[in-house]
Amino acid sequence: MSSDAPSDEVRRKWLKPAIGENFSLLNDVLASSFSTALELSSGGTFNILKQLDSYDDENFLLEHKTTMSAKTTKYLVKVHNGVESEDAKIIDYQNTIMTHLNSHPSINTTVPLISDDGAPFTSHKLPVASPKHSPAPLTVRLLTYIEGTPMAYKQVTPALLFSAGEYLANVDSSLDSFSHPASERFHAWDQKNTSSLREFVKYIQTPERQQLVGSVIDAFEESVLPDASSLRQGVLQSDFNDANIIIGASDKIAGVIDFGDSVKSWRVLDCTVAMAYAMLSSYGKTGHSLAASAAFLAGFNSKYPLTPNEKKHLRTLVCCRLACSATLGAYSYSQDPANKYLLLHAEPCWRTLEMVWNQVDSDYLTSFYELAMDSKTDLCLLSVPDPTVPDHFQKLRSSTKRAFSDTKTITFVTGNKKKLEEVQKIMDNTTATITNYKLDLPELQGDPLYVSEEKCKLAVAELGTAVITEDTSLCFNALNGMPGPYIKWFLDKCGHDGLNKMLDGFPDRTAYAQTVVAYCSGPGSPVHLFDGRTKGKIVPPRGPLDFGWDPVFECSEGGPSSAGLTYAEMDKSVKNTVSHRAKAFQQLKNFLEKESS
Ligand SMILES: O=P(O)(O)OP(=O)(O)OP(=O)(O)OC[C@H]1O[C@@H](n2cnc3c(O)ncnc32)[C@H](O)[C@@H]1O
Ligand SMILES: [Mg+2]
Repeated sequence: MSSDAPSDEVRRKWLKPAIGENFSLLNDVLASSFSTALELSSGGTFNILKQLDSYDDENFLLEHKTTMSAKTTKYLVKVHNGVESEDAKIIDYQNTIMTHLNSHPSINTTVPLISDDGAPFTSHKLPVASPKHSPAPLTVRLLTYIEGTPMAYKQVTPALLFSAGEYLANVDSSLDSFSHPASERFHAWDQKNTSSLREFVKYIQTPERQQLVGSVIDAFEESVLPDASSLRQGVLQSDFNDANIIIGASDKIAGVIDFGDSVKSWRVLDCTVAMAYAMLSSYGKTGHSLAASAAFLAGFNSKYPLTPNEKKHLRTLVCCRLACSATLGAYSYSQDPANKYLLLHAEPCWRTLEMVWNQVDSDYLTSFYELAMDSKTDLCLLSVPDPTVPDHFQKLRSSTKRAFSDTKTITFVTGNKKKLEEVQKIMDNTTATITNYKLDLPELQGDPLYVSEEKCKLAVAELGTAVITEDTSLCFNALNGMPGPYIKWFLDKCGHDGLNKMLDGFPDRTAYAQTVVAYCSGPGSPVHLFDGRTKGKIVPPRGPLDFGWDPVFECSEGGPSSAGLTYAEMDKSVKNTVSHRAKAFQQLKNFLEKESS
């Protein structure tokens, strides 16, 4: 690759679709290209419900109704990354693979609907992440939707991972009779190309982690590459992670989605990629990474037995995937440093890689995996905790366990001690027990309701338990609500005087404080929002300086013990009756009481 030609991984960032909330744009695309499939001329209607997660593409959930039936059908709208969109062969490849697999009686996957032009896709000029390259021609597909819940939102057990292993083995057996010219392509996420990770090592944040990835690449080159010719080849799904595995009724695997990374490579890699993701599943994250990967392997090997040389390299290949995810995550962060999500998401991957590579004896792991592949092995025998892992979430997990037995334990996630003190007082005498977990969540951007909801989703995904988060804004009326959710930065950078000066020249110094509380009862459950506001005005600081902007916010609500005083001047117990936070948490209390009655 010449140094001035950007790699596909770089271009994927530029050409990531950026439709976001602009559903009307997507409506136009669908109405103009899929009118027959959506039966629009005979009264069919459709509605885009929401955006779904995706790493490099954009996915949307669509609901469709016909005049003939009262039933609605769900579809997935996939707007492909510009890099894949440039290559019609790749799109054809994905369509063919899905159709091939769907004809297998025990495999279920999404299949494309035909556009008005008679093709299983359409192409439109649409916005992408890099303004310089926007709009770019992007491929849009309308796909059938598999009813169920992604495994990422389920309580994962070794038994579920075992059946996921069996499922992928079926997929791979079926793919053994599949070929397509476009499967022979270079992909940075294909672990056969682990050496190409070297160019991204410089983006890793610490020298220790740079060295760690370097040593995984060295081991790959020294031990795996010389055996390459003996490793069986085939077309892979390549990305069997818990977001792509759909769980249906009675915890059965309902299907597999997303063939965006599919390539022809070494067969064993489909299994080791999935083993790496099993380590990061909700079961793996409870200090059972090795057991999680072993349960998956046991299921896979029971239906698709691995050869001795494939078995020999399991540990290195699993670590190659972890190293690849962590390193390309670090690269993504370097391209988008405001997105602290990327760092937070990569952290469990780094910790797992550090544990498996540095702390677990390789002979121990090899025999552990041998044991798993012994068909007589009981899964309980494999459910051993990871050795010697400092488990940062251990404290919380004991309370999580309580949460499962006592549904009324909720974890308030915040990095702010003062907030916590207030919330503990306000939530005293509640039907629920509130515990705290200190997690510095990223400071997201957007309107307060959005910020709070996203914080909550992030915390639930990380902790897997019932969670409350909140986000607090200070909104100046003269500035149409700014700084709002950005108050933390304004306060940090400008201080109390700066906040006052921002309003100089405006006759109106009124403001309101707003807390949006987000509550979610656990993975897969909806997030409920509660909005509390208190009116006041911005004044030169008065009272103790120990909590945020309290000294510059003069409350104008309540009786003489609050109106006319800054939050800092008030008695804490008074603030906790009139404050924005008190109002939002009171709504939550009412909600929880109703729920429990
Ligand atoms: O971990 P989280 O809960 O996000 O805690 P945080 O301190 O980052 O809090 P926010 O993101 O909600 O940012 C709000 C900013 O406003 C400050 N703040 C929040 N509630 C306040 C209150 O009741 N009175 C004064 N300042 C407050 C807080 O210290 C931050 O600087
Ligand atoms: Mg915050």
